[in-house]
Formats: sequence, structure tokens, C-alpha cells
Amino acid sequence: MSDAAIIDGKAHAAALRAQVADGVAAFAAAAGRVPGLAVVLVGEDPASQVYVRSKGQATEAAGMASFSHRLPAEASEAELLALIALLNADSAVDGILVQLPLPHQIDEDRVIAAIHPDKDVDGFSIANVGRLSVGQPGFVPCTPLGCAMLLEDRLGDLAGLDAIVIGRSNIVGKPMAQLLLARNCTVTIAHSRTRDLAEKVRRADIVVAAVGRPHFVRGDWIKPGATVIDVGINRIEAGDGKTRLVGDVAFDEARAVAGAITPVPGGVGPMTIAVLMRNTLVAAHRTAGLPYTGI
Ligand SMILES: Nc1nc(=O)c2c([nH]1)NC[C@@H]1CN(c3ccc(C(=O)N[C@@H](CCC(=O)O)C(=O)O)cc3)C=[N+]21
Repeated sequence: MSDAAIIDGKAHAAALRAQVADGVAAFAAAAGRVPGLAVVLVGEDPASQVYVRSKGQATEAAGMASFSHRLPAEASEAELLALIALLNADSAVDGILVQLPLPHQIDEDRVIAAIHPDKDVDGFSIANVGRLSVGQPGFVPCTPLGCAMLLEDRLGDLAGLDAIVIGRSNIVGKPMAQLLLARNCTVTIAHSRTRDLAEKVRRADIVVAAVGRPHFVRGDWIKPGATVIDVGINRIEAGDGKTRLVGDVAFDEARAVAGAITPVPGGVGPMTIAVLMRNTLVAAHRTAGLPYTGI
């Protein structure tokens, strides 16, 4: 059999961002203002700084207003909660993203709970988690929603397919399972205590790997022709003092067996940011009482 198709997340993300930019222009004409996204970063973690910068650039490229807030690594929870209260009350801010993880002195659950659910474009608040689980409109976490878009683009209707999600985080695994269930897949959620994981993966038409361990999913676990979505972003030593990004799937092995597979980098990562732009545009429509008709 020939090698898997490589799912070009970068190209999909660029197409989605172009649609969002069109939607922003139409929104501005109707509402008389542009959508706004506030991104809050606490501390100086270099990787987080890179992500926050690329989110700000994507926001401006889409024609939206970008508000960037930096707090020092030693900032108190009260300071962060006070900033969130200001952003909740600011009518120029449609979406609020607080970059995770947060320093140890700050309780992430309390911070997420402080973000108004209608501005929670990450979809992390209890209200939005509940809405997703009962099928009401709300905000869905960007990474799993981006994965669902890639899957539907590739496979069309997902109904009846066997899907396995490896990883059960609140940010990726659990919402991914909900999205696949809502699309009528038969969903298995696997995790560190799962028995006979390879055997369970071998039954799946769709494999979503979100474990955070480099090359964890092996090629001989994959059913021939399956669609493999690799959510992992792991920085490993590449020898000669350099590092490189790899996913949770042993890519070269899996691509010889799968029907289609996302690469790392250039797969799920770029979709995450494009969906964040899309969620912010949706938030602006809801706040303005305008119908949203895009993706
Ligand atoms: N509240 C919150 N929401 C998030 O959505 C959030 C967060 N916190 N904390 C950190 C993670 C990480 N994240 C990524 C987004 C894009 C890429 C991305 O575009 N990656 C490129 C490679 C980038 C590189 O070279 O480092 C790719 O996969 O091709 C990666 C990771 C969003 N996160």
C-alpha cells in the first residue's frame, strides 16, 4: 500500500483564517466596530511568549483588535482576577485567553471560572464544558475543534466510525471525545491505565493522539487506512545541541500504514490558532446580537 496522505494543517488553517478575515470585515460593516481578543500571559516562559506573540499577530492579520497583557511571574491570583474583571467589563474585548499553565501560586480553576463564559473563547469554563456535553451552543476548545474540522474535511460524515482518543485532559482529550460523539462516532477514551492499548487502537478508523509523549503511538498499532491526528508537540534533542518538534505518533512508521496523518509541526498546531480567531469572531457576533453564518 502507498504512504498516507499528509493532512496539511497549515493550509487548512490559512483557509480558515482567510474566511475569518472576510467575516471580520462583514462584522465591522454591520456592527461599526471590530472584534477584540485579549491575551494574558503571566511570567516569562519562552515557549509561551512565542505562542502569545503568534496569537497577537494572527489576531491583527484577521483585522481584529489585539490586547496583550503581561503580568510578572510573581503576580498574585488577586492581581490576575482584577485584570480579568476589567476585561469582562470592557466592551471592546469579545474574547479573553489566559495562557496556561499559570505559575504555582495561582489557582487555574479559579481563574478560568472568573472569565465570563460568553468571552471564554478557549471553551475551558464549566458553563462551556457543560454546553458541549449537552449539545448547546457555546465555545469549544480550539485544539479539538480544529481536529474535528480536519477530520470532517478529510472523511466527510464521521457517523458510525470507530474513534479512539488517547489522552483524557480537559483541554484536548475530553472535549475531543465529546465532539466525535456528537458526530456519531463510537468513541473510546484511552489513558495511562488503559489495558491492551495497541489492540484497541488497531480497531479504530480515527486515532487522536494527545498524550504528550514523543513517538508514543507506534506504526503497528494503526489499522491500515485509518486517519491519524497527532496533537502532541514535544521538543526533543536532535543531536548536535539542537532540538526539534515531534508529535505523539511515530510518524514515519504510522505514515506507511495510515490512510492520512497530520504532521508535527504543520498539522494541528496552526489549526488551534485559526480556531481561536474563529471563536473570537463568533463571540463578537453573539455579543452584538448578530447571526453567525460561517464555519
Ligand atoms: N489558554 C490557553 N489556550 C491555548 O490554546 C494554549 C495555551 N493556553 N497554552 C499553550 C498551548 C499551546 N498552544 C499552541 C498553539 C499553536 C501551536 C502551533 O502553531 N504550533 C506550530 C509549531 C510552532 C513551533 O514551531 O513552536 C505547529 O504545530 O506547526 C502550538 C501550540 C496553544 N495553547
